[in-house]
Amino acid sequence: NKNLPPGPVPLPVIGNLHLLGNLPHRSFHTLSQKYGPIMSVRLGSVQFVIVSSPDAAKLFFGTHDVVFASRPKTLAAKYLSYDYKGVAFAEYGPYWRSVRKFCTVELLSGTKINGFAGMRREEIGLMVEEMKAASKVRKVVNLSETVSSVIEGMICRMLFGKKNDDRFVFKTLIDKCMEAAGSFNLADFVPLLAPFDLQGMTKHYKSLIKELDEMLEILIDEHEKRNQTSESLNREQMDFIDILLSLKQEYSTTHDELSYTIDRSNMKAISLDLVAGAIDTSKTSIEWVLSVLIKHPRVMNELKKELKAIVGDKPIVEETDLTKLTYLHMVVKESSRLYPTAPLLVPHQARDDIKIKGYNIPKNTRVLVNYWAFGRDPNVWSDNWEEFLPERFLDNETDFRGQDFKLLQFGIGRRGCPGVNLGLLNIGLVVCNMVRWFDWELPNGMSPSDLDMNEKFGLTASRAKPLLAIPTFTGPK
Ligand code: HEM
Repeated sequence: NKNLPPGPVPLPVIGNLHLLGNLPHRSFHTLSQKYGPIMSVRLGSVQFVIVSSPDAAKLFFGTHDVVFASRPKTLAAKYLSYDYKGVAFAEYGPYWRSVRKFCTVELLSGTKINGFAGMRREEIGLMVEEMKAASKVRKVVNLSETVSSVIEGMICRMLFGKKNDDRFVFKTLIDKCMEAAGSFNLADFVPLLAPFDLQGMTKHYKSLIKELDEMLEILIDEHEKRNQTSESLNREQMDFIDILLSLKQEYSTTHDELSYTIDRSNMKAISLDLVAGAIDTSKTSIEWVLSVLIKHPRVMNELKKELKAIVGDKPIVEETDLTKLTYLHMVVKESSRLYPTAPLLVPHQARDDIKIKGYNIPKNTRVLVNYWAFGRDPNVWSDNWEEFLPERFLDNETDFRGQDFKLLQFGIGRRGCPGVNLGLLNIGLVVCNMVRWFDWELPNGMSPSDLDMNEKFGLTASRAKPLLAIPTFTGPK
């Protein structure tokens, strides 16, 4: 392993595990300022490379994307994805390719997403009514919780054909899964210790998946029973679970490989990945955008002005309005720069030995992209990087799908997020409808500048403390 990228000297057995701290993305950022944007870190017996700048990311995921397109087999991924049978943690290869294609075609294509516009309008309407009611009695709203429920309702309706009820509430469990999947489990890095489960993580994964499995079983059972008793559904009437089930019953030429291999555990793994991939990421992104708006009244006013000019007096901001809202897009980008939803994205793994910038990156090296560090690099964003300034994106080509690798909110390359369009739609819809007809005030007379902006660590980094605020309805009575 000569000529690895530079990095801190590893200790025997634990390597650099002692340097991680509670917020590893922050620790890696500090270390990368000493060792550079391509840094070697050893956790137990496992070799990591931490990529901390857009230029470095371009080398890994632009030039050599196919080499880094696999995922490491961690214990969290094993238990929480039914032995890597979902999309997000599946090894790069034919199975992953066919599942990803299936999700894209059957759930995440433009046509599929548009087909659910009416449902989203209904859910957003309910959210607005709830906020109006809170405004009447000056109730303190837990915005983190509210946003999570709205997103959960919309995703469940897309996947399962109905809203969650008392028998299946995903959001709290998914939140815990994201925390568990992001955490650094000693058993992954010091295999000798794995049987002792010193941190109790394996026990934790098993208990989470048990609860989730019970809910998924109920949902699949219900679909099977309905399909047995009622007339066969046409394609337009099918929800995502119906389509998964139909793969077993009739051979599909569009998804031929899956038709042969899919069983019940694959169905549960794929559905769970989509629920998890959608709920916590969308909720966390929206929570941060609302936080920055409340913390920066100037920016909030600019967005309100834009909404007034473009949306006018309509009671609800519509999906068709979103593309015209240029300031909104700048706010979402700026929020992602300073408060990334997934600070280390999802881990990648090298499928082969490769040389990058003269350094050896051995096969099976795990690669973490420290997107959190990107937004704090003065060479990329100039010396005012600490300032929350959406206007920095004026006349600027940089966007989430851009080739400059500066905004990696949705990841990159072959393993980049397949739900980017739905994610951005969710963010725009919820944020705009929370802002168009509501003013927001922090509880107990707290001034906006005092709003705590600390994050907690997980695969997604949500607010450490929930966002609480009081709405005042300002719309037509
Ligand atoms: C604002 C919302 C969202 C954010 C911020 C987000 C972010 C991400 C990120 C950072 C990755 C990892 C990319 C990488 O490894 O380079 C990812 C992957 C993924 N996302 Fe999203 N996502 C969002 C919404 C969604 C939605 C709505 C869905 C589906 C319903 C989804 C499904 C997935 C899946 C299945 C993967 C794994 C892809 C693979 O490994 O091939 N995401 N997302």
